Amino acid sequence: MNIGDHWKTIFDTLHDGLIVVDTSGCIVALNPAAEEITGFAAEELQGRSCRILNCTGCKFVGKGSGDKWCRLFAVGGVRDKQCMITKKDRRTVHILKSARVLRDASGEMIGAVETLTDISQLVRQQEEIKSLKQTCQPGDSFYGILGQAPVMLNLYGMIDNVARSDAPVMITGQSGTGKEMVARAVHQAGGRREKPFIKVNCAALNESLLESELFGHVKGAFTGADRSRIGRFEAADQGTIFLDEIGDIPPSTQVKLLRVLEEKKIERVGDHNPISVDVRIVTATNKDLENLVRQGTFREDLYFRINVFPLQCPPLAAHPEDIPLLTSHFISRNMIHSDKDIAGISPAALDRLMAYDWPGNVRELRNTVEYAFVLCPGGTIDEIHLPARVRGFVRPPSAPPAVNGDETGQRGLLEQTLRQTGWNQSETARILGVSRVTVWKRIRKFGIERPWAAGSR
Ligand SMILES: Nc1ncnc2c1ncn2[C@@H]1O[C@H](COP(=O)(O)OP(=O)(O)OP(=O)(O)O)[C@@H](O)[C@H]1O
Repeated sequence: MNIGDHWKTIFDTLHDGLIVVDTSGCIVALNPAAEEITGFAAEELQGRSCRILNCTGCKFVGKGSGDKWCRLFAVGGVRDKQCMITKKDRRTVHILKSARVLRDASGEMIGAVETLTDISQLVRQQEEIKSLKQTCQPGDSFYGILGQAPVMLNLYGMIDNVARSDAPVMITGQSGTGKEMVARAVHQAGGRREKPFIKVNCAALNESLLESELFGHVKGAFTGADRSRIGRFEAADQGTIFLDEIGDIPPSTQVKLLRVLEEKKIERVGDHNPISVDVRIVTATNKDLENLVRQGTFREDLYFRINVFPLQCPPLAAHPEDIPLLTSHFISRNMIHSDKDIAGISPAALDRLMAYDWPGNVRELRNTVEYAFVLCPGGTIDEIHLPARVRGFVRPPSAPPAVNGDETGQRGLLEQTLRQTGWNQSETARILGVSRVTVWKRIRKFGIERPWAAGSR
C-alpha cells in the first residue's frame, strides 16, 4: 500500500481536530473534526488568519511571518497545552492543543500543524466535582468540622496547637459530637498528614481479635491463623493510629498497649521479635475514664500515658448558634443524593431545631435532616416534616437550656478553655458564653485546680 495516497482519508477520519497553517498563520486546511470543534465550515476558515479562533494559548509577538509574529515558530512546537478558543457562535470551547512547525526538504519553515482535542466536557465535570467538594466541605469548615461558636473556635485552636507535636491526644465528648472528625483533623493538621490514618474501634472486637488486629499475628499463632498478618500499628507506621472507644479495651490489652506506648515496639501475636513502630496515638471515648480508673477497670498508668493532651468535643446543646449552619450543610449534602428539589428550611421548622436539646448531638441533627428529606415532597422543609420528638419537644420549665451540656461535658470544656486561655477567667467566660461568676463557681464546684497549683501532672 502506498500510504501517501491515503493521507486525506486519514486526516478526515481523525477524531481530533487538525488545522494546517502557513508561516503567516493563514489557515490552509482543516479536517471535519476541526469544523465540528470550531463551528466553522472549512471554506469559511481557509484563507483566513488563525487569529479568528482567538486561542488563549497563542503568543503573538509582532507582525510579519514565522517566528516574527508567533512564538510557536520560534520554539518549534507545543504539547498538550490547555487553552480556550472562540467558536463561530461566540461560545468558548476548552481544548487541549499540540502543534508542530512543518519544514520542507531543505529545512525551510513552511507552516505548522495543530491538533485540537475538545475537553469541554472534562472541564465541566471537573468543575462539578469541585463544586460538590465545596458543598461537602464548605470553606468555613475546619478540616470538615463545622461550627463558628466560640467553643468550636476554641477547639480548632487547640487542634492546631497539638497537631504540631506528637503528644498523645485523648478526645472526649458525648456520642455524635464529632470525635472521629477531630481525630482526623489532628492528623490532617500535623506533619504526618501524608502518612496513614488508621482507625480501630476497640469496642467492636473481643480480646483476642483486638490484639491480633492491633499488633498482627504470625501464621499458626491461633486456630484459623493460616497466614501471617500485619497489625494496625504497623499499618499506621509514620502516621496516626486512632483508637476509638478506648474505655472498652480489656485489662490484658491495656497492659500490652502501655508497653507499646513506652517502648515504641510491638510484637505480633505468636512471635517474640519486637518490631519498631513510629506512630502517633489519638484515642477517643464517651466514657468517664477518670471514673473507670477510680473503679479499677482502667489502668491509671495507661490513662496518664494517653491523656497527655485532652480535647473535649462540646455537645451540640453548648453551641446551638451553629444549628442553622449545620442544618444548611446537611440539606446541601442530602440534595446531592436526592432528586427532590428542596430549597431550604422554613423559619418555624428552624425554630423547632433551635429549641430541641439534641441528646444525640450533631449526628442526631444529621439524621433529622435526612428524615425531613424523606417526608418533604419538595420546596421548603417545614415543622410537619420533622420527627415527632423534635416537633413536640417542650423544655421543662425547671430546666434551663443546657448551655454547656451535662456535668461531665461542662467540666471537660471548662478545663480545656482554662488551659487554652492560660487560666484567664474573664476570657474563659467570654468563650463559654457564661458570666465570670459562673466560671468561678464551676471551678469550685468541680474542684478544678491550676496545674502548677496541683503540683502533679
Ligand atoms: N461539627 C461538625 N460538623 C460537621 N459534621 C459533624 C460535626 N460533628 C459531628 N458531625 C457529623 O456527625 C456524625 C458523627 O460524627 P463522629 O462519628 O465524628 O462522632 P463521634 O463523636 O465520634 O461519635 P461516637 O462517639 O458515636 O463514635 C458524622 O456524620 C459527622 O459527619
